[in-house]
Amino acid sequence: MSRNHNSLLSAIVLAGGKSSRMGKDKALISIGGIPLLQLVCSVAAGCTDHVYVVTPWPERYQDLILPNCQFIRELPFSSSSLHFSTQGPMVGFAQGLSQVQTDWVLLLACDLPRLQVEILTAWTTELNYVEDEAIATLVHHTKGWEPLCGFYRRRCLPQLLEFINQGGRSFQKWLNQQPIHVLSLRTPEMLFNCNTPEDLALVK
Ligand SMILES: Nc1nc2c(ncn2[C@@H]2O[C@H](COP(=O)(O)OP(=O)(O)OP(=O)(O)O)[C@@H](O)[C@H]2O)c(=O)[nH]1
Ligand SMILES: [Mg+2]
Repeated sequence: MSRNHNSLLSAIVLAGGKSSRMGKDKALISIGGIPLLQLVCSVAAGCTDHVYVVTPWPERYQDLILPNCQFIRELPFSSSSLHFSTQGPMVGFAQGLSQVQTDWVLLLACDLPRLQVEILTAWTTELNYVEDEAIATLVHHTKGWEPLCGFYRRRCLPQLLEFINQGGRSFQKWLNQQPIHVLSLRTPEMLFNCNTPEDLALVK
């Protein structure tokens, strides 16, 4: 089992949310002098050479230092959503997933300031042992699955698109219909999600 994880794994970082609770684009907020999106992308780049940032507005991030990261410009999903509004993380993920070439994808939100690359890379070494039927390997907590810091098999794309085409936008609802491998996490603070100015004050 000495498969090279780089050929097995890509990463998708989502940076297309409205940041309405924060009041300004979370991806560009600096923590310790480093914009959040840059921080998350550097963690992703520690796990794989193939990092994609899915966003409707790549030009907004062109001055960030994102070595080896490629932008995927998110497009309106259907004629009914042609007005300029974001479509939610699930649609962004589906568009990113349709571009990747590897069996597994690490999906990350851009608002996770406490990610630990050591934990993510340890998880990547477990991917070879995940049961075939599982479409994802994720942490489970009291509120349900943690969809935006975990691994998905590329082959889940058809099921994901079917769910979206039927109007589904909830990761929890989709994941509850699927076989998922549970990841254990001894340091749940790694998943701290920075959504509001109050959250930000806790990290700074
Ligand atoms: N590409 C893409 N990413 C999205 C979209 N909506 C949310 N995200 C990302 O998904 C992650 C989680 O987003 P949330 O924190 O739930 O929401 P948000 O829209 O950014 O912020 P709120 O408006 O405060 O809910 C973040 O990395 C967002 O940038 C979208 O439509 N497209
Ligand atoms: Mg969030």
